[in-house]
Amino acid sequence: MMAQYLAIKAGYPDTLVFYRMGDFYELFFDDAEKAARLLDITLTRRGMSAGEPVVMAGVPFHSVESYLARLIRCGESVAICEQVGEVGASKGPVERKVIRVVTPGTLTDTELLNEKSEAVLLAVHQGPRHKVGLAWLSVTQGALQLAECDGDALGDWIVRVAPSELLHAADITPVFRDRLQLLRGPVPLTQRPDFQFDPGLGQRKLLEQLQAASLAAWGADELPHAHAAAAALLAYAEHTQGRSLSHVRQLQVVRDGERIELPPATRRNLELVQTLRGEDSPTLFSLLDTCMTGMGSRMLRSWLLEPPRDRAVATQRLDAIAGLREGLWQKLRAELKGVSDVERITARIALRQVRPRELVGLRWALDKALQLSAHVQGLPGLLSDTAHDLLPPPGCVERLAATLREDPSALVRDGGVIATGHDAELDELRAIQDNCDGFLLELETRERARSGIANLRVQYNKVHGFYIEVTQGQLDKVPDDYKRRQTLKNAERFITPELKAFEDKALSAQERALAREKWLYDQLQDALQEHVPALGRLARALASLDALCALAERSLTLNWCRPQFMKEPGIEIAQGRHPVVEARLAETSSGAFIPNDTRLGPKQRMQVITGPNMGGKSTYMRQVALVCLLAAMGSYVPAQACRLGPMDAIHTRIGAADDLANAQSTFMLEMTEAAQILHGATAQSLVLMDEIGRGTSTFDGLALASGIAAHLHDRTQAFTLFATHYFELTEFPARHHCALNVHVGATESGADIVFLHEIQPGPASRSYGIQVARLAGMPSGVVNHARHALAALEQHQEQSREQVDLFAPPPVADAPAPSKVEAALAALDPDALTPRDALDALYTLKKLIQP
Ligand SMILES: Nc1ncnc2c1ncn2[C@@H]1O[C@H](COP(=O)(O)OP(=O)(O)OP(=O)(O)O)[C@@H](O)[C@H]1O
Repeated sequence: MMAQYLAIKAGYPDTLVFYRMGDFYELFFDDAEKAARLLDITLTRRGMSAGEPVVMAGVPFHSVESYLARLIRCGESVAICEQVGEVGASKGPVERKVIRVVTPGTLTDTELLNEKSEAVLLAVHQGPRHKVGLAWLSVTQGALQLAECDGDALGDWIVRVAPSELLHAADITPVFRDRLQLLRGPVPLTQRPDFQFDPGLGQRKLLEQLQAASLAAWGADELPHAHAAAAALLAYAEHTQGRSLSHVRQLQVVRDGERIELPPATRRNLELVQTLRGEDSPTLFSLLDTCMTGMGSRMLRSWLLEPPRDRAVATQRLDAIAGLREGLWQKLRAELKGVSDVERITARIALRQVRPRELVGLRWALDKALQLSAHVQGLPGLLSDTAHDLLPPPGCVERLAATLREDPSALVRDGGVIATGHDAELDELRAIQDNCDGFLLELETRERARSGIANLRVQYNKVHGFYIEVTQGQLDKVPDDYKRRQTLKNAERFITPELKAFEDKALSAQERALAREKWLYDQLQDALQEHVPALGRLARALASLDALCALAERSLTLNWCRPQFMKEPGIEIAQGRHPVVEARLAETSSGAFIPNDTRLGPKQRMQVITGPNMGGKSTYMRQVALVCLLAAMGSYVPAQACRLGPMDAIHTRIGAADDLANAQSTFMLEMTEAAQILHGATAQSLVLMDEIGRGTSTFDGLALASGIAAHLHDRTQAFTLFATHYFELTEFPARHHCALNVHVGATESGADIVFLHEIQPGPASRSYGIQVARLAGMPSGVVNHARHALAALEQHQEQSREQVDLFAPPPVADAPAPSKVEAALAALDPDALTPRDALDALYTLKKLIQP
């Protein structure tokens, strides 16, 4: 047996092997030690192998899911090795095989998956010339996505895709490896053989997967690096599932420029799906997600995180929401309640892992889908497309209903899954078992009469089978044809030829019935395969209907309005609110949220926002970004009215904690993020800059903040909300005509400060820092000290005030023209040079630097 185990383990060196032995999965040697550490299970030592004691640890098979879940959470992968041969069919141990590998990125078990998010597997391929190919997939969703990017952008892509597991080739360069290590965060990296990252193979596999002759229809024909990644991705996904992925029939190429960019800092700062503390709530998503199904929640989440730039999709969703708001949403949500996760069940049908109760759930979901389809029939736009996709594939419900019991056992191997009346042979085998009790009673009566033993009993147990039990005092009456089976303290157990014959028949009937049920269940799974594509469409239709109904419900409950889109650039929001802060205020009864207007356009691109700490600057800036984002995903927005022009990105630079893990100080991180914004933002971007420069000395900070404001205003020309505590910056709009000062209002009441949370025109008159410190409970000695120090500082500043022009452009010498050598180098294209040309070019360059 150990030899068999070692042979299997050799095929899975980096994976924990769960080796089935009876009612346990056993782990051996290093695997056992690791599992004992991670799962807190007992290590034992038994026997010897190669002169060493065999270290082992085991988990009971009936609770394997919970152990798997814990290991997957630790980033481990597990190969499940089952007995596949007949017991006693050959000499030596029963044949065993790894039937599937459970890894963090390829999970399909409902119990192991998060209901509201996908497990995504991402493969990255390091191509030549700094190019990277990406391919990713959620096995349960069945949609493949491809992209290509520059090496520098890889980090952003990884954050965007948010993989649960990342595949890479063994031969990546050390620099690329280091970069992945840095970027991956908590994502497990899995190394795959180099030959699997092959563009030709990838293209063939994709064509096979999509059953198409060309990838042109998806715009995916000229992405060799992504094809290479796809080759490895599909090979790995198939390897883990132990079969091909027949349900993966969708492909999407994701290109820069199609979606509104939401860089990692923006997702974090706006608390879209996670709070700054890493919790799931309260976030924009937790506020939005009132979906009735996990499928709906997952779709809503992807709408939120991947808003398209093209407003057509958002407009379609808004039209649908407007239609649903008329009253239908309530009826539809009542139907959607309790509908099973058809998307995940469909994937499990395709992978032949589906369980009987999931199929019963599918049957009820299909019934519901039919009713939902009737409800949305004839409605305009998106909803009528949904109506068509919601029609269950013909014959599917009938087949499920006819084949399965309404309340089947959890596992096929336990029997009791196939409905009575579906298969005559099964019914017959079951009848033998059912008649068993009757026969035994009848036999008992007969044998009592024959032997004259009044307390004779005919019984059954699992170990000894059927027997006739006679107590000690009656043994002399036992007929001759009774054969002793077992002796107990007070009784003897016997068998007769008649009972033996019955036993053979009954036991074999039970076994045969189980085998027949398994076969019939396999037949059902076969029959369902042809419905997989239609079921996939139906699942998406259910999910999108659920997501639209949730948005309709939110818009009514939270009193949101429909945004309008305009061609001209601009952001016009009347009485906008921050949805999450507003909800929190309502929850804690801490007063009403004060709405604010925002008006940005070609002539007024920047607001310089000043005002006291706690005044509401960050809330105001974030609310503008959230309103823009909600509109872009096709949701109503928290405002009275809203008109938005085109938008390509939302960039945010908002105070962050030190990123110690990446060895960056607060200030370094602040500058890195700001630099990324200055490079990436365009005139169609929304930029939020919150207190830039505060991480260093006042003069450095002020000087940098003024430089950044000038760059955003003059060069980038992005729509910018620039909150600052540097009063000097309130002079900025005087010289920059597309900028204007606004401030959050506050008044003093005695020694206290009252925040109005209202955006008012003009700069703030003072900062109230000391009052806020007092409110925060600072000891009065410190507050007094600070008041005196402030008065002295202000007096000193008055006396030495000297006009410094913060916003004067720097001397021109800043960016020198390229030298001759630089110009000649820039003109070279190394890929187009023959070795001879390269040598000539080298001589020419050398000449250029000679005096
Ligand atoms: N418009 C509003 N209506 C009601 N309450 C608000 C509003 N804006 C902000 N608040 C409340 O004020 C608190 C502080 O707001 P915020 O963090 O935006 O202030 P800030 O001006 O950015 O402060 P700091 O300069 O210290 O970062 C919020 O947590 C919220 O409870």
